[in-house]
Amino acid sequence: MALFVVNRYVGDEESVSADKSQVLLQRLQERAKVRELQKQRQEQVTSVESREPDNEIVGLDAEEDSKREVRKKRKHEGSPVSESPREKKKKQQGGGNKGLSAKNAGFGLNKNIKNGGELNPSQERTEGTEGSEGEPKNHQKNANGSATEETEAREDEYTDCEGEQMALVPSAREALPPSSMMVLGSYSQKAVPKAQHLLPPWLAQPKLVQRRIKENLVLLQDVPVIHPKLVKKLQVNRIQSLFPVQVKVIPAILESGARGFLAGRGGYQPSDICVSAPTGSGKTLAFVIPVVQALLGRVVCQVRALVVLPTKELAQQVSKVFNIYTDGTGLKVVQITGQKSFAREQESLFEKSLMGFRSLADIVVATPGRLVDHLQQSPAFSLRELRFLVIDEADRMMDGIQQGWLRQVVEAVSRTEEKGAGTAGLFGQRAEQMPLTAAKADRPQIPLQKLLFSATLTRNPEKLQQLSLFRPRLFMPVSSKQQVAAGQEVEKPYALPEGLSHYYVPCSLNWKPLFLLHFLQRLKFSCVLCFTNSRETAHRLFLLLRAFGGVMVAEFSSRLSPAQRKGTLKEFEQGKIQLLISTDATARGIDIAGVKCVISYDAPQFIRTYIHRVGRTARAGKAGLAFTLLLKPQESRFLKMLRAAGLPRLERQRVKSHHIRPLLSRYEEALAELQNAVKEERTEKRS
Ligand SMILES: Nc1ncnc2c1ncn2[C@@H]1O[C@H](COP(=O)(O)OP(=O)(O)OP(=O)(O)O)[C@@H](O)[C@H]1O
Repeated sequence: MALFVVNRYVGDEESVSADKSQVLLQRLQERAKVRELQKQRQEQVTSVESREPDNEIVGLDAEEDSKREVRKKRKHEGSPVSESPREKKKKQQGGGNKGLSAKNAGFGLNKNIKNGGELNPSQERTEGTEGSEGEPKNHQKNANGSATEETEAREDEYTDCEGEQMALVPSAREALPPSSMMVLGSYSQKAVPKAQHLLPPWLAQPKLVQRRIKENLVLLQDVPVIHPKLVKKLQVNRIQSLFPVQVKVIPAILESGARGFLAGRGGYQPSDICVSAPTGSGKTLAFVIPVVQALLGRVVCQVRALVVLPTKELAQQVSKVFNIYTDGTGLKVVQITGQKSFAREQESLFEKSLMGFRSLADIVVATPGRLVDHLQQSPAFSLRELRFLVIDEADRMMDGIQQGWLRQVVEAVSRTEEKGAGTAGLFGQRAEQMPLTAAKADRPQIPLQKLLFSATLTRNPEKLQQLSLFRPRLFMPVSSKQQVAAGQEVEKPYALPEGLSHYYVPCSLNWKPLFLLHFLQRLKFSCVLCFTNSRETAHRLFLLLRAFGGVMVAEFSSRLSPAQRKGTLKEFEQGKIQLLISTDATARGIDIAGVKCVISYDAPQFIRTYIHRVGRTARAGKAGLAFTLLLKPQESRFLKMLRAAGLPRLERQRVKSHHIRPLLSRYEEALAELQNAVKEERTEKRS
């Protein structure tokens, strides 16, 4: 009889039961694994079958498409946290998308090989095992190592959407097998709603203007607000109907001056007006017509309208339009841009009379620098009666506001006494702009109205605040009536002209001039405007193409004197120059009817630059072409920039090497000539 527990026996029994339970646990685990694998395989098959037709890079495409779909759905639903039931289920299972996507990629790869993709084993291994982040680059290259168009395009899309993918693909932590341990201090994985911009109502709910010109023309006789004299002038200039922006903006400006130019509607201070409309949509006439009409009835010549533009060339262009519509009305337009000497500009602005100084200008068109010079050094130059301040290319002009031209204008407008000027105004000193009150009614003051125009007008309230706008009204472009109703396009900050077809051209540095020649020769353009990022590049390219011969080429940059630049633009307009190589000096506002194609030889750095460059063609509802030469490292950033601006995706245009080969021998000769020309220039400079 055993009085004590025999340890050996107990131990045996325990180990037997432990063994049994271990075996049982193992079996259960194996069964669970098998079940899990079956489920995953089933899911793979159904997802591939349902999403992918016979495609070459199935795995990647399927995954990309599904992500795009999810993204689209989310955007559509406007909910950053919405998930498909399958995604939810997968998350609950703890497997996460990461594992699945890796398998999908492997699947796609196998099929790719089956379809003839000659990938080497090391590639296969990498692609089969790497997670989704590494995949696209491995999938980019075909057997020759060159990226196909489709996959390259996808690469851009992929890399550009990295931020978005982060939100869609679970993080590494999420993809780990489920743990029974609770992680203290961890955060629940809730998507954070995107911060919404809070815009003031006038910016958030602008007046909408149709972007499409041709479909929305309005006959002149259907816009009764325009003075018959001006209607006649428009008709003489072969304008029978108005463009959408003119239909909306002309009445809006005229309405604010309906009681004569001395007071706004109902005697109130008129609202300032901001207009954002695509390049070539007719913004110039949208301010020229109402300003001229408002001043038609003036008795005394005073500066009542001041138009400020960033460059001399633009100022010349706008004065030309003002001259056409003021011709025969008695209104005088004066340009102050530094084109003439300071003294001659003063002579055209005012003259001395018995009563003091007398203004000779009703409308002044100026560049900011020269304007400030006159405000500081021409005491008889008075803005006390100013009624309209037009800021064309307003976003560009705002860049320069820090330089103080606007402050100086505002000071001049509310100046009490003109030093030496004998033009004592009828009205008192201007007070700060605010609604009319009974207390102020006995002392009327000329309302100053600001009119802002640009194809790329900012909606940044902070920037606009610099202009001290008074109860402003904003006009923005939209594409269709449905979008107007849905208020969709208002979110898009920029719009391109309807007739523009634009492409990007992948290119290497050495081939750029040849590509340019190719476009000129093959497409037979008679009027091509080519942009470079610096005047040095413009000059060298000009020398090279001149040496190449066969092309009527000229350059346009600050290397030339104002007179030379004026002459060059004239010759280009007359068709005497086939290719104009220019810096961004001609990117804004310049209106040359015959420009059929714009080539960005150097990629533009900013979206606004791109919009203005390509906007030199496809004007007034016509068709136009634009090509942007891009080096490989520039592609992704450039396409991302366009997408961020809400512009449609650019198509790629390839230039085949057999198109270039015939140009090569002559090109090499031209390069040698360029070297000599550059040397000669250097020695000339030194001597
Ligand atoms: N109603 C119209 N009918 C026919 N042509 C017009 C009309 N309005 C303007 N145009 C022409 O359209 C062209 C483009 O106009 P404008 O230069 O005013 O465009 P814009 O909007 O100021 O462009 P950008 O933003 O590039 O300065 C000009 O040649 C102009 O003469």
